[in-house]
Amino acid sequence: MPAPRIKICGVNSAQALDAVIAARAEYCGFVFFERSPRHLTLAEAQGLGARAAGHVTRVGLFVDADDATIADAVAASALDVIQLHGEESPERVAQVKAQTGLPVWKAVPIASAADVERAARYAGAADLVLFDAKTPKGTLPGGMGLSFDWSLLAGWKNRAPWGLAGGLSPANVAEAVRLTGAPLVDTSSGVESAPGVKDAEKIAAFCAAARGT
Ligand SMILES: O=C(O)c1ccccc1NCC(=O)[C@H](O)[C@H](O)COP(=O)(O)O
Repeated sequence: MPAPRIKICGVNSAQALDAVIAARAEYCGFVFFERSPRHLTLAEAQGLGARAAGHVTRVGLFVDADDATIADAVAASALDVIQLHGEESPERVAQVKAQTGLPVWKAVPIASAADVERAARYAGAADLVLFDAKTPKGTLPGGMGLSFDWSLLAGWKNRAPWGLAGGLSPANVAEAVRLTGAPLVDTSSGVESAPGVKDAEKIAAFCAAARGT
């Protein structure tokens, strides 16, 4: 089984970004959602976007954002990929893709086999479907360190390019990859020492464990 691609989400400091680059993760996630402890201002995003250039692919994360919010973030941080993590429809995904000219990933919250079935409506519209744990109402829609029953993904049968998120950490990512065959793994709180504080050692350990090295 080839090693999965790795995304470290919620990168919000130069130190965290340097750790992501040193660990050779393929993607870094920049969060543009004010309620998140990992939220970036446009000025912060500009600095981190420039620092990441040529080293790691920049993924901008949005939750039911309007066109102007997305356009401003793309311009500030030279994003390479858009990740939509709210209740965006397949039509909205296609619209964002057309407007930005960038690949769009759609995060889909999973708690049941029916949720996996519902994700199929994004095949064709999204460039990648990111399966993440469903979070409790009133909390953040991601970055909560919650996982779901990975065996539910047996029903997906590679209907579109996909990735696995939700509660992944250095301790469980190897098992997650072994059980699901995920071609991409994504983590945020699993490589932090506190909410919004990335830990360089955990980032290195996560990448090594995901690759089985
Ligand atoms: O990270 C956040 O703060 C966040 C806030 C709102 C929506 C999504 C968010 N993160 C999205 C990600 O891609 C996370 O990596 C993913 O949800 C997994 O998070 P975790 O369970 O903490 O590893």
